[in-house]
Amino acid sequence: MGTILETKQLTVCFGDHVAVDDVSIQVEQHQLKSIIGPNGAGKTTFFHLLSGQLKPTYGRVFFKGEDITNLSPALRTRKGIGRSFQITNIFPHLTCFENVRLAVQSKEKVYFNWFSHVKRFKEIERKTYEWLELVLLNHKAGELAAHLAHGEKRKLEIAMLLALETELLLLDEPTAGMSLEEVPKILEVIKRIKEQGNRTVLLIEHKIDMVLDLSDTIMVLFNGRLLADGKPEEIIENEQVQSAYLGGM
Ligand SMILES: Nc1ncnc2c1ncn2[C@@H]1O[C@H](COP(=O)(O)OP(=O)(O)OP(=O)(O)O)[C@@H](O)[C@H]1O
Repeated sequence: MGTILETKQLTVCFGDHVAVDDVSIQVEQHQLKSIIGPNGAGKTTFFHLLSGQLKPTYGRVFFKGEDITNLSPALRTRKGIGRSFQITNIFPHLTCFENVRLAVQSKEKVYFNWFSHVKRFKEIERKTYEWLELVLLNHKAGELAAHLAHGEKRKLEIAMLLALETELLLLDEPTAGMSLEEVPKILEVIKRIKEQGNRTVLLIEHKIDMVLDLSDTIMVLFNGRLLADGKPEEIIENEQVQSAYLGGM
C-alpha cells in the first residue's frame, strides 16, 4: 500500500472568500477516507479541485505520484479518478443493464473477428451482471433507468464508475435525497466495494453514524481549513472538532 492521492497546500479563492484554505492531505491506496464538516466548510469545493472541475488558486494535486493539477476532468477520469455526480451520468432511456454495459464496453477492446466477437460479447455480459450484482441491482437489469427510485439511480451510477475501473471513487453525499429504506442499501454497496479491497474511496457524508461505520480515516474541514485528519476514534475525541461541530450547529 502507498499514497494514491496527495494534496499540497491546496487553496481556492472566490473573490475574497477562501473556500479551501491550505489543505494538505494524503490518501492511502485501498482505504476509505471520509470528509466531514459543517455546511459551507468547503467539502464539495475540495472535490471539485480533485476531479478537475475547479483549478486551485494555489497548491497542487498528485495522483499516484503524478502532478495532475493542470489536467482536465476527462483526463483525470482516464487516469482512474471517478466522481459520482448525483445521477447526472446515467442514460435515463436505457435499461440498467445497457447503462452498465456501455461502461464495461468502453473499457474493452473490440476485435473484428466473428468468433472472438461472440466470446467477447459474453464476457461483457458477464461483467455487466457482476457489477449490477455488486450494487444490488441485478433484479432491475431490464428496467429503464428513468423508472428507478432515487437511491437505485445512485447505485447505478456507482456501478458505472466501478465498471470504468475507477481506482479512486469520489462519492459526494451518496445518501442525499434518499428515503430511509434506501440508506442501508447504499451503505451495503459501499461496504461491498470496501470488501473487494481494490478501490480507494473518498466520501463526503453528513450521516455521522455511517461515516464512523465505514471510514479508515476521517478528515474534518471547517471554514475551508483542515481541522483534523485521523482515525475515527481520534476524530471523535478531538476537542477542536467537537467545538467546531457544536459551534457550527
Ligand atoms: N462558485 C462559487 N463562487 C463563490 N462561492 C462559492 C462557489 N462555490 C462554493 N462557494 C462558497 O464556498 C464555500 C464552500 O462551499 P462548499 O459547497 O464547498 O461547502 P460544503 O462543505 O460542500 O457544504 P455543504 O455541506 O452544505 O454541501 C461556501 O461558503 C460557498 O458559498
